[in-house]
Amino acid sequence: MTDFIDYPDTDMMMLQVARTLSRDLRNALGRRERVVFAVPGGSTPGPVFDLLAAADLEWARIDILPGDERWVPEDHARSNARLIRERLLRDKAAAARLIPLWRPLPAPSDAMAEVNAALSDILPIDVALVGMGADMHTASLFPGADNLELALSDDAPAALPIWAPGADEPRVTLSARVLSEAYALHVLITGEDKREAYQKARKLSPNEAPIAAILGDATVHWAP
Ligand SMILES: O=C(O)[C@H](O)[C@@H](O)[C@H](O)[C@H](O)COP(=O)(O)O
Repeated sequence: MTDFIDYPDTDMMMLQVARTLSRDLRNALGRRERVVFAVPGGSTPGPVFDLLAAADLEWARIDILPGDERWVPEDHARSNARLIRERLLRDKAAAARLIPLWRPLPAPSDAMAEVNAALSDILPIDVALVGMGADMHTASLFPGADNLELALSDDAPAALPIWAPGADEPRVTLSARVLSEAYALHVLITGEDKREAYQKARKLSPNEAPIAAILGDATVHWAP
């Protein structure tokens, strides 16, 4: 069942989510030699990354995997890898390994064989943090995206190219299958519009509300 935790403010939420994630990562490190931690891009997770970077974990055994990537080079302002390197792979977490979804090739489809081969060496995900847009997308599973049907299917590849009118550039996203297989899955959202979007998504099909495909046993963390 999906759990919904309502926090009085974002500071408290960021602190509690960082604690929960470090607990989940520590448990995963007790179960597996290498651990996969999937993380979102976007503007919400920065404070959680800042807190987590200082956590006392065996980061050298953790692979950090973006849940999606915008098809831009790593030094681009919109690159999720850039955000992750700048905000998470610092301090103690600098010892972690980033598994990039971007390659210096013209289009996501040119890189998918290589990306999926790299993912098959590390999956499944142990701990996942994802965001959500007010349009009910998560990762880059956007409503109306060209590849959404495949991305939501049971036999979807781990990563696939995706393009949607709501996204600024072509992207690569992890499939709903791979995200929902995560041992622990947390959704981090703020603001009244996203609370309403989450409640609406619970009543819609994944095709209309892609986040619905991964809510299963997820914990949703919300603050105003
Ligand atoms: O790279 C991305 O765009 C994401 O991974 C995406 O799924 C994000 O989490 C949501 O769009 C929420 O974004 P905000 O936190 O900026 O609202």
